[in-house]
Amino acid sequence: MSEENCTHNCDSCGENCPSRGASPADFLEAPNAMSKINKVIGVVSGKGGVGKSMVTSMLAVLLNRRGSHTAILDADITGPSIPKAFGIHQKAMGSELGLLPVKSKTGIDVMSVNLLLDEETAPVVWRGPMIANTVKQFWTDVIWTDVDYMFVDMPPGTGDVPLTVFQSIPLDGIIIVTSPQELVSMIVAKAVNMAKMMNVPIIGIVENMSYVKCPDCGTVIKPFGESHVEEIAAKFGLKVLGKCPLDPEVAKNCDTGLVELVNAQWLEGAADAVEQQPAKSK
Ligand SMILES: Nc1ncnc2c1ncn2[C@@H]1O[C@H](COP(=O)(O)OP(=O)(O)OP(=O)(O)O)[C@@H](O)[C@H]1O
Repeated sequence: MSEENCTHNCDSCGENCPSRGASPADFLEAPNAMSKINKVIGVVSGKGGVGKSMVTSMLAVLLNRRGSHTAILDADITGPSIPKAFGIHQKAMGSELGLLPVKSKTGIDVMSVNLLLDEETAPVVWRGPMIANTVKQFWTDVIWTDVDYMFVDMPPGTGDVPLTVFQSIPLDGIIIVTSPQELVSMIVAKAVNMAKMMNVPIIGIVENMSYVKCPDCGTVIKPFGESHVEEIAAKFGLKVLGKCPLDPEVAKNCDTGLVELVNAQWLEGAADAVEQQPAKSK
């Protein structure tokens, strides 16, 4: 079966292809020989626009503030928002040894397709296998130096590209980002099933855009209604790691390249969980 049509589920497929009998670990790619990466955390969401890139950026920022060297591999090839959030506009440089990530203002290493394109606004109209290969190359060809925590901003959804990313990069754990208006139960179920298939531990769930706090009186408003994230997390035996407010300051800073200025104390619990997550031996 062609890689494009592969469901990655040999139980429901009769094809006798090389994938049969292989375990998820068999597809893992080795990082660049000069890379040194301690822990790799994937940040996933069931659909686009729920704040996956914001959560990815904030976790890298919070752990960087705690003194760790953090990095972001932007695997969201068709919607790369990480360079914009950090205000990075220069291009990535490389040598015959590999490609070098670009450093943010506070020293976070970033690699994204937008750091390679001539024109930041050029759309990436590539087919799935090419997108997945680009992500693989961000792992195999980039020299990631002494990284304590790498965050992978995963492509949204549970389709072929995120699956290939799951298979190629040895993730130590994933964080699922949801928002209250999503069909949370179904989306979380899909992410849980994908993580199980790939043998990747789920660190927990972050709910974004949970509430708005009135800047005058402090009243908490729930624009998307009551959250059900606790019930859903309990159903799947997962932890709720944090609830992020819908905050115009966050939007402004993310959209103007100043994500490193956001306070984000609402994600400190998620940052603790990342620190506590055991690293697989690499
Ligand atoms: N808690 C928040 N408060 C205010 N604005 C937010 C918040 N979270 C995210 N946003 C804004 O919502 C938009 C989408 O967020 P983000 O890019 O992080 O989502 P995403 O899930 O990564 O989307 P995609 O998958 O399409 O890249 C951005 O403009 C971001 O600044």
